[in-house]
Amino acid sequence: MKITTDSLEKQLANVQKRTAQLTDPKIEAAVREIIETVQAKGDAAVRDYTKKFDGVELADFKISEERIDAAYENIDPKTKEALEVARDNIISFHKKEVEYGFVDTEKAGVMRGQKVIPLASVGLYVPGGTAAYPSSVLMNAIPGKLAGVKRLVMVTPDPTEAVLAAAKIAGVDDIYQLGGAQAIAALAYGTETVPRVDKIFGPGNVYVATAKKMVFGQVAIDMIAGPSEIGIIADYSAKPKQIAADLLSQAEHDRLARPILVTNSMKLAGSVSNEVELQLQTLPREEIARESVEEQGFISVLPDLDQVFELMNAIAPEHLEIQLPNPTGYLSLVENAGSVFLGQYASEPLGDYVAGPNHILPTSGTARFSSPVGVYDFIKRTQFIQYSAAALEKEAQYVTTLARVEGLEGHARAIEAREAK
Ligand SMILES: NC(=O)c1ccc[n+]([C@@H]2O[C@H](COP(=O)([O-])OP(=O)(O)OC[C@H]3O[C@@H](n4cnc5c(N)ncnc54)[C@H](O)[C@@H]3O)[C@@H](O)[C@H]2O)c1
Ligand SMILES: N[C@H](CO)Cc1c[nH]c[nH+]1
Ligand SMILES: [Zn+2]
Repeated sequence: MKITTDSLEKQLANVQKRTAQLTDPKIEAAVREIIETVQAKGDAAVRDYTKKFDGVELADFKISEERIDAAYENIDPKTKEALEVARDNIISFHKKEVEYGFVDTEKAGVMRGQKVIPLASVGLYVPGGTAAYPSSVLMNAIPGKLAGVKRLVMVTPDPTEAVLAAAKIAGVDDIYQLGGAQAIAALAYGTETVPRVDKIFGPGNVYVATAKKMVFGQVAIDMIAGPSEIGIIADYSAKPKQIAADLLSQAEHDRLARPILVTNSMKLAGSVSNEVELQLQTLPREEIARESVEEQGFISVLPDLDQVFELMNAIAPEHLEIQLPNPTGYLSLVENAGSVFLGQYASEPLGDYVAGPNHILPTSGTARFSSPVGVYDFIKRTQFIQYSAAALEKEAQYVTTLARVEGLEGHARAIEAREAK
Protein backbone atom coordinates (compact mmCIF):
# COMPACT_ATOMS: atom_id res chain seq x y z
CA MET A 1 0.00 0.00 0.00
CA LYS A 2 1.35 3.47 -0.85
CA ILE A 3 2.73 5.35 2.15
CA THR A 4 2.92 9.13 1.94
CA THR A 5 4.69 11.53 4.26
CA ASP A 6 3.71 14.61 2.24
CA SER A 7 2.90 17.71 4.28
CA LEU A 8 -0.66 18.24 5.51
CA GLU A 9 -1.04 21.21 3.12
CA LYS A 10 -0.09 19.10 0.11
CA GLN A 11 -2.43 16.27 1.11
CA LEU A 12 -5.30 18.69 1.78
CA ALA A 13 -4.77 20.18 -1.67
CA ASN A 14 -5.06 16.68 -3.19
CA VAL A 15 -8.33 16.04 -1.32
CA GLN A 16 -9.78 19.32 -2.64
CA LYS A 17 -8.98 18.27 -6.20
CA ARG A 18 -11.30 15.27 -5.98
CA THR A 19 -14.64 16.14 -7.53
CA ALA A 20 -17.77 14.13 -8.22
CA GLN A 21 -17.58 12.06 -11.40
CA LEU A 22 -19.50 13.59 -14.28
CA THR A 23 -21.86 11.29 -16.11
CA ASP A 24 -20.90 10.09 -19.58
CA PRO A 25 -23.09 11.94 -22.16
CA LYS A 26 -23.68 8.67 -24.08
CA ILE A 27 -25.05 7.01 -20.95
CA GLU A 28 -27.15 10.08 -20.22
CA ALA A 29 -28.67 9.95 -23.71
CA ALA A 30 -29.41 6.22 -23.42
CA VAL A 31 -31.01 6.65 -20.00
CA ARG A 32 -33.07 9.65 -21.15
CA GLU A 33 -34.49 7.54 -23.95
CA ILE A 34 -35.35 4.70 -21.56
CA ILE A 35 -37.10 7.08 -19.16
CA GLU A 36 -39.11 8.81 -21.91
CA THR A 37 -40.16 5.49 -23.43
CA VAL A 38 -41.29 4.06 -20.10
CA GLN A 39 -43.17 7.29 -19.39
CA ALA A 40 -44.94 7.06 -22.75
CA LYS A 41 -45.51 3.30 -23.07
CA GLY A 42 -45.60 1.99 -19.49
CA ASP A 43 -45.42 -1.77 -18.94
CA ALA A 44 -44.80 -2.55 -22.61
CA ALA A 45 -41.57 -0.51 -22.55
CA VAL A 46 -40.49 -1.96 -19.22
CA ARG A 47 -41.05 -5.45 -20.61
CA ASP A 48 -39.00 -4.69 -23.77
CA TYR A 49 -36.07 -3.21 -21.85
CA THR A 50 -36.06 -6.08 -19.36
CA LYS A 51 -35.80 -8.50 -22.27
CA LYS A 52 -33.08 -6.43 -23.95
CA PHE A 53 -30.85 -5.70 -20.93
CA ASP A 54 -31.58 -8.57 -18.55
CA GLY A 55 -32.46 -11.25 -21.05
CA VAL A 56 -35.64 -12.05 -19.13
CA GLU A 57 -39.15 -12.29 -20.57
CA LEU A 58 -41.71 -11.79 -17.84
CA ALA A 59 -45.47 -12.05 -18.13
CA ASP A 60 -45.78 -10.39 -14.71
CA PHE A 61 -43.04 -8.36 -12.95
CA LYS A 62 -44.73 -8.64 -9.58
CA ILE A 63 -43.29 -11.37 -7.39
CA SER A 64 -46.03 -13.45 -5.80
CA GLU A 65 -46.51 -13.75 -2.06
CA GLU A 66 -46.12 -17.52 -2.39
CA ARG A 67 -42.64 -17.07 -3.88
CA ILE A 68 -41.65 -14.63 -1.13
CA ASP A 69 -42.98 -16.93 1.60
CA ALA A 70 -41.17 -19.89 0.05
CA ALA A 71 -37.90 -17.92 0.00
CA TYR A 72 -38.36 -17.10 3.69
CA GLU A 73 -39.00 -20.76 4.49
CA ASN A 74 -36.10 -22.01 2.35
CA ILE A 75 -33.25 -19.86 3.58
CA ASP A 76 -30.75 -21.38 5.93
CA PRO A 77 -31.97 -21.04 9.57
CA LYS A 78 -28.68 -19.40 10.54
CA THR A 79 -29.14 -16.75 7.83
CA LYS A 80 -32.71 -16.20 9.03
CA GLU A 81 -31.59 -15.83 12.64
CA ALA A 82 -28.83 -13.37 11.67
CA LEU A 83 -31.27 -11.30 9.58
CA GLU A 84 -33.76 -11.24 12.44
CA VAL A 85 -31.14 -10.20 15.00
CA ALA A 86 -30.01 -7.47 12.58
CA ARG A 87 -33.64 -6.37 12.10
CA ASP A 88 -34.21 -6.09 15.85
CA ASN A 89 -31.05 -4.04 16.36
CA ILE A 90 -31.87 -1.78 13.40
CA ILE A 91 -35.36 -1.23 14.85
CA SER A 92 -34.12 -0.49 18.37
CA PHE A 93 -31.62 2.08 17.02
CA HIS A 94 -33.84 3.77 14.45
CA LYS A 95 -36.84 3.94 16.82
CA LYS A 96 -34.95 6.71 18.56
CA GLU A 97 -35.07 8.78 15.36
CA VAL A 98 -38.87 8.89 15.17
CA GLU A 99 -40.14 12.49 15.27
CA TYR A 100 -43.58 13.58 16.44
CA GLY A 101 -43.59 17.30 15.57
CA PHE A 102 -44.64 19.90 18.17
CA VAL A 103 -47.35 22.32 19.20
CA ASP A 104 -46.32 25.71 20.59
CA THR A 105 -48.88 27.71 22.60
CA GLU A 106 -46.44 29.98 24.42
CA LYS A 107 -47.94 33.19 22.98
CA ALA A 108 -51.44 34.10 24.15
CA GLY A 109 -54.08 33.38 21.51
CA VAL A 110 -51.58 31.76 19.12
CA MET A 111 -51.10 28.12 18.29
CA ARG A 112 -48.20 27.19 16.03
CA GLY A 113 -46.88 23.77 15.27
CA GLN A 114 -45.17 21.29 13.07
CA LYS A 115 -46.81 18.07 11.92
CA VAL A 116 -44.73 15.09 10.81
CA ILE A 117 -46.22 13.13 7.92
CA PRO A 118 -44.74 9.88 6.55
CA LEU A 119 -44.20 9.67 2.80
CA ALA A 120 -47.13 7.74 1.36
CA SER A 121 -45.05 5.42 -0.82
CA VAL A 122 -41.38 4.81 -1.47
CA GLY A 123 -39.40 2.65 -3.88
CA LEU A 124 -36.32 0.67 -2.86
CA TYR A 125 -33.86 -0.29 -5.61
CA VAL A 126 -31.86 -3.41 -4.77
CA PRO A 127 -29.07 -3.95 -7.31
CA GLY A 128 -28.42 -7.23 -9.01
CA GLY A 129 -25.33 -9.44 -9.11
CA THR A 130 -22.90 -9.64 -6.24
CA ALA A 131 -24.26 -6.37 -4.82
CA ALA A 132 -27.72 -7.80 -4.08
CA TYR A 133 -27.22 -7.41 -0.35
CA PRO A 134 -30.01 -8.65 1.96
CA SER A 135 -28.52 -6.46 4.70
CA SER A 136 -29.16 -3.34 2.58
CA VAL A 137 -32.81 -4.36 2.18
CA LEU A 138 -33.14 -4.22 5.99
CA MET A 139 -31.22 -0.94 6.23
CA ASN A 140 -33.44 0.75 3.63
CA ALA A 141 -36.82 -0.67 4.52
CA ILE A 142 -36.86 -0.65 8.33
CA PRO A 143 -36.49 3.13 8.82
CA GLY A 144 -39.28 3.56 6.26
CA LYS A 145 -41.57 1.23 8.18
CA LEU A 146 -40.77 3.01 11.46
CA ALA A 147 -41.58 6.34 9.81
CA GLY A 148 -45.03 5.00 8.91
CA VAL A 149 -44.66 4.74 5.12
CA LYS A 150 -47.80 2.97 3.90
CA ARG A 151 -46.41 1.36 0.77
CA LEU A 152 -42.81 0.17 0.45
CA VAL A 153 -42.19 -1.07 -3.09
CA MET A 154 -38.98 -2.95 -3.85
CA VAL A 155 -37.52 -3.47 -7.34
CA THR A 156 -34.60 -5.72 -8.17
CA PRO A 157 -33.36 -7.42 -11.32
CA ASP A 158 -32.12 -10.31 -9.21
CA PRO A 159 -34.63 -11.55 -6.62
CA THR A 160 -32.47 -14.08 -4.78
CA GLU A 161 -33.98 -16.07 -1.92
CA ALA A 162 -31.95 -14.13 0.64
CA VAL A 163 -33.10 -10.77 -0.78
CA LEU A 164 -36.75 -11.89 -0.84
CA ALA A 165 -36.51 -13.26 2.70
CA ALA A 166 -34.92 -10.02 3.93
CA ALA A 167 -37.73 -8.05 2.27
CA LYS A 168 -40.30 -10.15 4.13
CA ILE A 169 -38.42 -9.76 7.43
CA ALA A 170 -38.24 -5.98 6.92
CA GLY A 171 -41.93 -5.65 6.00
CA VAL A 172 -41.63 -4.63 2.31
CA ASP A 173 -45.14 -4.51 0.78
CA ASP A 174 -44.63 -5.28 -2.93
CA ILE A 175 -41.68 -6.63 -4.92
CA TYR A 176 -41.15 -6.32 -8.69
CA GLN A 177 -38.49 -8.08 -10.73
CA LEU A 178 -37.12 -5.05 -12.54
CA GLY A 179 -33.74 -3.39 -12.84
CA GLY A 180 -31.81 -0.54 -14.39
CA ALA A 181 -33.13 2.80 -15.63
CA GLN A 182 -36.45 1.22 -16.64
CA ALA A 183 -37.12 0.26 -13.00
CA ILE A 184 -36.34 3.80 -11.83
CA ALA A 185 -38.57 5.29 -14.55
CA ALA A 186 -41.41 2.92 -13.63
CA LEU A 187 -41.18 3.97 -9.97
CA ALA A 188 -40.98 7.66 -10.85
CA TYR A 189 -43.90 7.80 -13.30
CA GLY A 190 -45.85 4.63 -12.55
CA THR A 191 -47.00 2.10 -15.13
CA GLU A 192 -50.08 -0.10 -15.38
CA THR A 193 -48.58 -2.48 -12.79
CA VAL A 194 -45.84 -0.55 -10.98
CA PRO A 195 -47.15 2.14 -8.61
CA ARG A 196 -45.71 5.66 -8.78
CA VAL A 197 -43.78 6.43 -5.59
CA ASP A 198 -42.79 9.66 -3.82
CA LYS A 199 -39.11 8.87 -3.20
CA ILE A 200 -36.60 6.34 -4.52
CA PHE A 201 -33.89 4.80 -2.34
CA GLY A 202 -30.99 2.46 -3.02
CA PRO A 203 -27.74 2.16 -4.97
CA GLY A 204 -27.11 0.74 -8.42
CA ASN A 205 -24.85 0.89 -11.44
CA VAL A 206 -24.28 3.93 -13.64
CA TYR A 207 -27.63 3.48 -15.46
CA VAL A 208 -29.50 3.41 -12.18
CA ALA A 209 -27.60 6.37 -10.73
CA THR A 210 -28.07 8.44 -13.90
CA ALA A 211 -31.78 7.62 -14.00
CA LYS A 212 -32.17 8.63 -10.35
CA LYS A 213 -30.53 12.00 -11.10
CA MET A 214 -32.83 12.50 -14.09
CA VAL A 215 -36.11 11.72 -12.33
CA PHE A 216 -35.23 13.93 -9.36
CA GLY A 217 -37.94 16.58 -9.14
CA GLN A 218 -40.63 14.20 -10.34
CA VAL A 219 -39.78 12.18 -7.22
CA ALA A 220 -37.32 12.67 -4.38
CA ILE A 221 -34.19 10.54 -4.26
CA ASP A 222 -32.09 9.46 -1.28
CA MET A 223 -28.57 10.15 -2.60
CA ILE A 224 -26.21 9.14 -5.37
CA ALA A 225 -24.11 6.43 -3.74
CA GLY A 226 -20.44 6.16 -4.66
CA PRO A 227 -17.99 3.34 -3.97
CA SER A 228 -17.40 2.31 -0.34
CA GLU A 229 -14.78 4.12 1.71
CA ILE A 230 -13.06 3.41 4.99
CA GLY A 231 -10.83 5.89 6.77
CA ILE A 232 -8.92 4.64 9.81
CA ILE A 233 -7.19 6.84 12.34
CA ALA A 234 -4.71 4.85 14.44
CA ASP A 235 -1.51 5.27 16.42
CA TYR A 236 1.37 3.00 17.47
CA SER A 237 -0.92 1.12 19.89
CA ALA A 238 -3.24 -0.24 17.18
CA LYS A 239 -3.01 -3.82 15.94
CA PRO A 240 -1.77 -3.97 12.32
CA LYS A 241 -3.63 -7.23 11.61
CA GLN A 242 -6.94 -5.67 12.63
CA ILE A 243 -6.31 -2.44 10.73
CA ALA A 244 -5.36 -4.33 7.56
CA ALA A 245 -8.42 -6.58 7.83
CA ASP A 246 -10.72 -3.61 8.26
CA LEU A 247 -9.19 -1.79 5.26
CA LEU A 248 -9.72 -4.90 3.13
CA SER A 249 -13.30 -5.32 4.37
CA GLN A 250 -14.25 -2.29 2.30
CA ALA A 251 -11.68 -2.79 -0.47
CA GLU A 252 -13.37 -6.07 -1.40
CA HIS A 253 -16.62 -4.24 -2.22
CA ASP A 254 -15.44 -2.49 -5.35
CA ARG A 255 -12.36 -1.78 -7.47
CA LEU A 256 -13.07 1.91 -6.81
CA ALA A 257 -13.47 1.50 -3.03
CA ARG A 258 -11.13 3.73 -0.99
CA PRO A 259 -9.26 2.22 1.98
CA ILE A 260 -7.28 4.91 3.83
CA LEU A 261 -5.17 4.86 6.99
CA VAL A 262 -4.00 8.13 8.54
CA THR A 263 -1.58 7.75 11.42
CA ASN A 264 1.13 9.50 13.39
CA SER A 265 3.22 6.30 13.53
CA MET A 266 5.62 5.35 10.73
CA LYS A 267 6.08 1.95 12.40
CA LEU A 268 2.33 1.22 12.25
CA ALA A 269 2.21 2.39 8.60
CA GLY A 270 4.93 -0.10 7.60
CA SER A 271 3.37 -3.01 9.50
CA VAL A 272 -0.11 -2.34 8.10
CA SER A 273 1.25 -2.13 4.56
CA ASN A 274 2.92 -5.55 4.98
CA GLU A 275 -0.20 -7.04 6.59
CA VAL A 276 -2.44 -5.81 3.78
CA GLU A 277 -0.24 -7.60 1.24
CA LEU A 278 -0.26 -10.80 3.32
CA GLN A 279 -4.01 -10.81 3.85
CA LEU A 280 -4.73 -9.94 0.21
CA GLN A 281 -3.10 -13.18 -0.88
CA THR A 282 -5.81 -15.31 0.72
CA LEU A 283 -8.83 -13.07 0.16
CA PRO A 284 -11.36 -14.67 -2.23
CA ARG A 285 -12.04 -11.27 -3.81
CA GLU A 286 -8.30 -10.55 -4.06
CA GLU A 287 -8.43 -9.10 -7.55
CA ILE A 288 -11.05 -6.47 -6.70
CA ALA A 289 -9.52 -5.65 -3.32
CA ARG A 290 -5.99 -5.40 -4.74
CA GLU A 291 -7.05 -2.91 -7.38
CA SER A 292 -8.87 -0.84 -4.73
CA VAL A 293 -5.83 -0.92 -2.41
CA GLU A 294 -3.29 -0.15 -5.13
CA GLU A 295 -5.24 2.44 -7.15
CA GLN A 296 -7.44 4.14 -4.56
CA GLY A 297 -5.88 3.34 -1.18
CA PHE A 298 -3.05 5.01 0.74
CA ILE A 299 -1.46 5.35 4.14
CA SER A 300 -0.69 8.87 5.26
CA VAL A 301 1.81 9.55 8.05
CA LEU A 302 1.49 12.96 9.71
CA PRO A 303 3.42 14.28 12.71
CA ASP A 304 0.55 14.65 15.19
CA LEU A 305 -3.07 13.69 15.84
CA ASP A 306 -4.36 17.24 15.24
CA GLN A 307 -3.12 17.01 11.66
CA VAL A 308 -4.41 13.45 11.36
CA PHE A 309 -7.94 14.60 12.26
CA GLU A 310 -7.71 17.67 10.00
CA LEU A 311 -6.89 15.50 6.99
CA MET A 312 -9.58 12.92 7.82
CA ASN A 313 -12.20 15.65 8.26
CA ALA A 314 -11.28 16.98 4.81
CA ILE A 315 -11.62 13.48 3.31
CA ALA A 316 -15.02 13.06 5.04
CA PRO A 317 -15.04 9.25 4.74
CA GLU A 318 -18.16 7.13 4.60
CA HIS A 319 -16.82 5.03 7.51
CA LEU A 320 -14.32 6.30 10.07
CA GLU A 321 -12.61 4.00 12.53
CA ILE A 322 -10.79 5.55 15.48
CA GLN A 323 -8.25 3.03 16.71
CA LEU A 324 -6.64 5.09 19.49
CA PRO A 325 -6.54 4.60 23.28
CA ASN A 326 -9.71 6.20 24.75
CA PRO A 327 -11.36 6.55 21.32
CA THR A 328 -14.56 8.20 22.61
CA GLY A 329 -12.42 11.11 23.78
CA TYR A 330 -11.77 11.94 20.11
CA LEU A 331 -15.40 11.94 18.95
CA SER A 332 -15.56 15.70 19.49
CA LEU A 333 -12.82 16.14 16.84
CA VAL A 334 -14.88 14.37 14.16
CA GLU A 335 -16.57 16.89 11.86
CA ASN A 336 -17.20 14.92 8.67
CA ALA A 337 -17.87 11.16 8.56
CA GLY A 338 -20.84 8.97 7.67
CA SER A 339 -20.49 6.58 10.60
CA VAL A 340 -17.84 6.37 13.31
CA PHE A 341 -16.47 3.13 14.78
CA LEU A 342 -14.80 3.56 18.16
CA GLY A 343 -12.09 1.21 19.37
CA GLN A 344 -10.74 -2.15 18.33
CA TYR A 345 -13.95 -4.11 18.83
CA ALA A 346 -16.09 -1.83 16.66
CA SER A 347 -14.84 -3.22 13.37
CA GLU A 348 -16.63 -1.73 10.33
CA PRO A 349 -18.48 -4.94 9.29
CA LEU A 350 -20.23 -4.93 12.69
CA GLY A 351 -21.95 -1.76 11.46
CA ASP A 352 -22.58 -3.25 8.00
CA TYR A 353 -24.68 -6.02 9.48
CA VAL A 354 -25.89 -6.07 13.06
CA ALA A 355 -25.01 -3.12 15.30
CA GLY A 356 -28.17 -1.23 14.28
CA PRO A 357 -27.02 2.18 12.96
CA ASN A 358 -27.55 2.44 9.22
CA HIS A 359 -24.98 1.23 6.69
CA ILE A 360 -26.32 3.41 3.87
CA LEU A 361 -24.08 6.39 4.29
CA PRO A 362 -22.84 9.47 2.46
CA THR A 363 -19.83 8.72 0.21
CA SER A 364 -17.37 10.70 -1.96
CA GLY A 365 -16.93 13.46 0.61
CA THR A 366 -20.68 14.16 0.87
CA ALA A 367 -20.52 13.49 4.62
CA ARG A 368 -19.63 17.21 4.65
CA PHE A 369 -23.34 17.91 4.19
CA SER A 370 -25.31 14.61 4.32
CA SER A 371 -26.34 12.07 6.93
CA PRO A 372 -26.85 8.30 7.12
CA VAL A 373 -30.21 7.00 5.90
CA GLY A 374 -32.67 7.27 8.77
CA VAL A 375 -36.33 7.60 9.69
CA TYR A 376 -36.05 11.34 8.87
CA ASP A 377 -35.55 10.45 5.18
CA PHE A 378 -39.01 8.89 5.03
CA ILE A 379 -41.00 11.79 6.47
CA LYS A 380 -41.87 15.32 5.54
CA ARG A 381 -42.90 18.11 7.83
CA THR A 382 -45.73 20.57 7.49
CA GLN A 383 -46.55 23.44 9.81
CA PHE A 384 -49.72 25.11 11.03
CA ILE A 385 -50.84 28.36 12.69
CA GLN A 386 -54.04 29.50 14.40
CA TYR A 387 -54.63 33.04 15.81
CA SER A 388 -57.42 34.39 17.98
CA ALA A 389 -58.98 37.75 16.97
CA ALA A 390 -57.09 39.49 19.78
CA ALA A 391 -53.76 37.95 18.82
CA LEU A 392 -54.25 39.01 15.20
CA GLU A 393 -55.18 42.52 16.23
CA LYS A 394 -51.91 42.79 18.13
CA GLU A 395 -49.71 41.79 15.21
CA ALA A 396 -51.77 42.92 12.18
CA GLN A 397 -49.88 46.25 11.90
CA TYR A 398 -46.57 44.43 11.43
CA VAL A 399 -47.96 42.31 8.62
CA THR A 400 -49.47 45.29 6.79
CA THR A 401 -46.28 47.32 7.22
CA LEU A 402 -44.06 44.59 5.77
CA ALA A 403 -46.58 43.82 3.00
CA ARG A 404 -46.55 47.48 1.87
CA VAL A 405 -42.73 47.62 2.07
CA GLU A 406 -42.77 44.74 -0.43
CA GLY A 407 -45.39 46.49 -2.59
CA LEU A 408 -47.95 43.75 -1.91
CA GLU A 409 -51.15 45.70 -1.16
CA GLY A 410 -53.31 42.57 -1.53
CA HIS A 411 -51.48 40.96 1.38
CA ALA A 412 -52.13 43.98 3.59
CA ARG A 413 -55.82 44.09 2.64
CA ALA A 414 -56.30 40.39 3.47
CA ILE A 415 -55.23 41.17 7.02
CA GLU A 416 -57.32 44.36 7.17
CA ALA A 417 -60.40 42.41 6.02
CA ARG A 418 -60.33 40.80 9.47
CA GLU A 419 -59.97 43.99 11.49
CA ALA A 420 -62.72 44.65 14.04
CA LYS A 421 -65.00 47.42 12.66
N1 LIG B 1 -22.49 2.44 -2.90
C1 LIG B 1 -23.14 1.42 -2.42
O1 LIG B 1 -23.52 1.45 -1.28
C2 LIG B 1 -23.44 0.26 -3.29
C3 LIG B 1 -23.97 -0.87 -2.71
C4 LIG B 1 -24.32 -1.92 -3.52
C5 LIG B 1 -24.14 -1.82 -4.88
N2 LIG B 1 -23.60 -0.72 -5.43
C6 LIG B 1 -23.41 -0.60 -6.87
O2 LIG B 1 -24.46 -1.29 -7.50
C7 LIG B 1 -24.01 -1.69 -8.78
C8 LIG B 1 -24.51 -3.07 -9.09
O3 LIG B 1 -24.40 -3.17 -10.46
P1 LIG B 1 -25.13 -4.24 -11.33
O4 LIG B 1 -24.91 -3.83 -12.73
O5 LIG B 1 -24.68 -5.59 -10.91
O6 LIG B 1 -26.65 -4.18 -10.92
P2 LIG B 1 -27.72 -3.01 -11.09
O7 LIG B 1 -28.96 -3.59 -10.52
O8 LIG B 1 -27.26 -1.74 -10.57
O9 LIG B 1 -27.91 -2.84 -12.66
C9 LIG B 1 -28.40 -3.86 -13.44
C10 LIG B 1 -29.30 -3.24 -14.51
O10 LIG B 1 -28.55 -2.38 -15.36
C11 LIG B 1 -29.20 -2.33 -16.60
N3 LIG B 1 -28.23 -2.32 -17.70
C12 LIG B 1 -27.18 -3.14 -17.86
N4 LIG B 1 -26.54 -2.86 -19.02
C13 LIG B 1 -27.21 -1.84 -19.60
C14 LIG B 1 -27.05 -1.10 -20.81
N5 LIG B 1 -26.05 -1.34 -21.66
N6 LIG B 1 -27.92 -0.12 -21.08
C15 LIG B 1 -28.94 0.17 -20.23
N7 LIG B 1 -29.14 -0.51 -19.07
C16 LIG B 1 -28.29 -1.49 -18.76
C17 LIG B 1 -30.07 -3.55 -16.69
O11 LIG B 1 -31.40 -3.18 -16.84
C18 LIG B 1 -29.90 -4.28 -15.38
O12 LIG B 1 -31.14 -4.68 -14.83
C19 LIG B 1 -22.51 -1.55 -8.80
O13 LIG B 1 -22.18 -0.47 -9.64
C20 LIG B 1 -22.16 -1.26 -7.35
O14 LIG B 1 -21.04 -0.41 -7.22
C21 LIG B 1 -23.26 0.31 -4.65
N1 LIG C 1 -20.20 -1.43 3.52
C1 LIG C 1 -21.34 -1.27 2.64
C2 LIG C 1 -21.76 0.18 2.55
O1 LIG C 1 -20.81 1.04 2.65
C3 LIG C 1 -22.56 -1.99 3.10
C4 LIG C 1 -22.50 -3.46 3.06
C5 LIG C 1 -23.49 -4.31 2.72
N2 LIG C 1 -23.00 -5.54 2.88
C6 LIG C 1 -21.79 -5.48 3.34
N3 LIG C 1 -21.47 -4.20 3.43
ZN1 LIG D 1 -19.46 -3.52 3.62
